[in-house]
Amino acid sequence: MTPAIRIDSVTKHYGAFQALAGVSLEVAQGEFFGLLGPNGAGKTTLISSLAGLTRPSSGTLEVMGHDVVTDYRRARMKFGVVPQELVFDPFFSVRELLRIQSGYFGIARNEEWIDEVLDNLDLLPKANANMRTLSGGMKRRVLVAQALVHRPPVIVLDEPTAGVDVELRQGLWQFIRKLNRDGHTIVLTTHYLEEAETLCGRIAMLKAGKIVALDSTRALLKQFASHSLRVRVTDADAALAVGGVIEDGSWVTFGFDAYADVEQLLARLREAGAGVEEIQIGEPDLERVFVEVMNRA
Ligand SMILES: Nc1ncnc2c1ncn2[C@@H]1O[C@H](COP(=O)(O)OP(=O)(O)OP(=O)(O)O)[C@@H](O)[C@H]1O
Repeated sequence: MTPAIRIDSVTKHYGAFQALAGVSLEVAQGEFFGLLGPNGAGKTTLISSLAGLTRPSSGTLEVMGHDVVTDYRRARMKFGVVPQELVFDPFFSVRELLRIQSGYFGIARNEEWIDEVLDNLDLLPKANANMRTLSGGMKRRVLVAQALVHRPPVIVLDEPTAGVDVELRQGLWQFIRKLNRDGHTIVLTTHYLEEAETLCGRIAMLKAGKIVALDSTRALLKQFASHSLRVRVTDADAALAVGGVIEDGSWVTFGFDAYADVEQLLARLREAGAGVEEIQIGEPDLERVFVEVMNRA
């Protein structure tokens, strides 16, 4: 099957600065894919290149088999992008804006779909409101609606939940998940790693324009992070001799890989004279994986 997205050896230079240093990546149709990285890693540059808004210095990008440079129109039809920045013409109403966007894609009668999108994004009450009267979070919802107007099979969201309240964030994810279940390919960038962890099946981590990790979310969690054992002890200094890290006074943390190691750790604490008063076991999370990957790369 044609990949939803194919990125091959893409570089991007801004003068002497290299924003993308040879990125190759494929996203299969139907995936929920996460693109993570610290500020300035090159995520937005990569997304802009996919949307045909930025020309790569070298390499090729395809959306559903269409080259985004040489076959721009068809690639763009297959692609919906929710940009990070809120830029609107303030004089149009929400519905007008979506009609104009539909026209841009050559879709004449789109009211039914526009209503469905507005409804799912809780925007129906604001359909006739002028863009300039909307709050920041509502404007962001309109950006999502705009990206979906031509029912693109591939949807890329660049930090869609920045500045969005909890209720909408949950509603938005519900809707995006539904689109993914219906067969749409989703690519998401976010700095909320908890969101990425629960939503994305596969994740690429970008640092300084290079992919430094690429795997299923499950494999990343397993590969890079161990579990942690936190114990409250009677004598923290004695526990330190066993190799823990003191957090605040009486809590000491140890890393471990297999649950069988916990028994041994507790036995060594007892031998060292550190009485155990309370135990907590922490599971690996994407935030720790992210920090580890970034430090290693
Ligand atoms: N038009 C431009 N001219 C010069 N440098 C640019 C331009 N656009 C981006 N850059 C630089 O390229 C690098 C990558 O930027 P990009 O916006 O792709 O990062 P990002 O991963 O999306 O970051 P963030 O998480 O902050 O959104 C940054 O160092 C940025 O300053």
